[in-house]
Order: sequence, then C-alpha cells, then structure tokens
Amino acid sequence: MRIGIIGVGAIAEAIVDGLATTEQPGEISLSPRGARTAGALAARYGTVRVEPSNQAVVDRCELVLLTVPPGAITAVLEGLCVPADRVLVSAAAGVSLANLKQLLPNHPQVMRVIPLPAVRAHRGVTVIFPDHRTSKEVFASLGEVLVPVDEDRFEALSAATATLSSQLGLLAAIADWLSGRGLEPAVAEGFVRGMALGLGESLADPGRSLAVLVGDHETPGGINELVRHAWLGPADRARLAAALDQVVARSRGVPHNSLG
Ligand SMILES: NC(=O)C1=CN([C@@H]2O[C@H](COP(=O)(O)OP(=O)(O)OC[C@H]3O[C@@H](n4cnc5c(N)ncnc54)[C@H](OP(=O)(O)O)[C@@H]3O)[C@@H](O)[C@H]2O)C=CC1
Repeated sequence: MRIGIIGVGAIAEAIVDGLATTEQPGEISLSPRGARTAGALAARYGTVRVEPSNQAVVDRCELVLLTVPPGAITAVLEGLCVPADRVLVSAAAGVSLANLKQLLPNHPQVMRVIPLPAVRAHRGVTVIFPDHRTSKEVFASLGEVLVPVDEDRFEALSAATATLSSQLGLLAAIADWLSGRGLEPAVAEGFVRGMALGLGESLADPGRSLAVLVGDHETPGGINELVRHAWLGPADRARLAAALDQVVARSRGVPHNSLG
C-alpha cells in the first residue's frame, strides 16, 4: 500500500523517517508543501517521492495522512476531491471527526491520530480513533498503538501531549538555575539531560507505576520530597488540570473566556 502525506513539516518528517526505516518499507508520496523537508526526505529514501499537488497524493494513495496545521485543514480539504474508497487520517490537533466529515462530501473513511516524534525511532505510542485495522498496522510499525473507546478520551490524550514542551521547559529551567549558581551553561545542560535520560530508563519499565517511581526517587524527608512538595502541591496540580481542561475546551470550540 502506498501511503500519502499532505503537509510535510516536523511530525511528517518523523513519520517518514520511521516508516522508511521499517524492515519492509512501503512507498510514500508527499505533498509539495513543506518543500525543503519533502525534498530532503525524497533524497534520503528511495521509497519516497514528492507529488506535484495535494490532489496527486490523494489520487495515488489509498491511505492519506493529513499533517497540516489545524488552521489549514479547511482550505486543504475544500481544495481536494477525496473519493469514498480512500482512508483519510488526520493528525490535526483539535479538529474533530465531525468537522473533518463535513469537509468530505464523498464520505471516505476518516480517522484521527496523535503521532509523537518518537515514531522516528519506532518508539512512539500513537493514539488512533476510531479503530481501523490498516491505520493501526501502519502505526504499529512505528511503536505502540492505543485506541481509546471514544473521542472524548482521544481529546484528553491529545491534551496530555500538550505538556511535552512544559516537561522540556522544566528541564531548561533547572539548567538555568544551575547556570545561575555558577555552572557553565553547557555543563549545566549536560547534567540535566543526563538526569532526564536516566529517568527515561526507569520509565521504560512497565512493571513500576508512576506513583511507585516517584517513591523510588525519594528518601522520606529527603531533598526530592522537599522539592516535589514545594512546587507540585495540590494548587499546582489544580493549575495543571485547569490548563489541560482548557486545551480540551479549545478543541471543542469553547471560547477561553467562557471557562470557569
Ligand atoms: N509536531 C508534533 O509533534 C505533532 C503535530 N501534530 C499535528 O500535526 C500537524 C502538523 O504539525 P507540525 O508537523 O508540528 O507542523 P509544521 O508547521 O512543522 O508542518 C506543517 C506543514 O504543513 C504544510 N502546509 C501548510 N498548509 C498546507 C497546505 N495547504 N497544503 C499542504 N501542506 C500545507 C506546511 O508547509 P509550508 O512549510 O510550505 O508552509 C508545513 O510543512 C498539526 O496539525 C499538529 O496539530 C500532531 C501530533 C504531534
């Protein structure tokens, strides 16, 4: 099966890197937009080609991934004829199945996915909704696949991915603090990265829950417990939950200022 990708930016590049390095890579057609990345991918992999238009991608491929910015979805789909026998898989955060279907008069099958950059190394956990055998097979070649029971849970998982830059921002803030204490910035950053990579190893063990891992990294009355209580108390968790609720509300089109 030839896979098409419309919108060749950061996440599309990770997906193509992942797909093209599986044991039996299939053919991939890319849209011309995102020209630099698309051209680089076609040069990198013999199985990848750049098509002359978005429509050419749809015409050549049974399964088409939409990885354009959410704000471009309407313009992209209004400019396309997607026949009923195609499978359209949208990665656009916050664009519901209902919204997508409204823009697809020929009623192709429509799926939503949340791919993460780790698909590049075949270590992603990709969320797919609704369940769809072929889409699952594609993303199973890039790591694990999770199929929630409904779109509300899909939106909640999508909101959770909105914490990724905050998690990295926390590491950057710790490195900045170290620099403020006189450490060379490169030394500070290297140390913090090393700590985080160590955590990655702990996280890879599915036998220990997150709550157990928190305990594993704390001595009662010790310094880890001190810092966690100081800045991750109930009020901080409530602020985090409110921000995530806001992400879900935004994806449902609820204006921010109408939130309690
Ligand atoms: N980055 C991530 O980790 C994740 C992203 N997503 C979703 O994936 C989508 C893409 O995100 P990301 O890769 O980060 O964004 P980027 O901005 O890196 O890439 C978006 C690409 O879409 C292209 N594009 C814009 N308009 C059109 C159009 N009309 N036709 C064809 N291509 C178009 C842009 O082309 P040009 O460069 O020419 O403007 C650009 O190459 C978003 O909807 C996002 O919500 C979902 C999960 C994770």
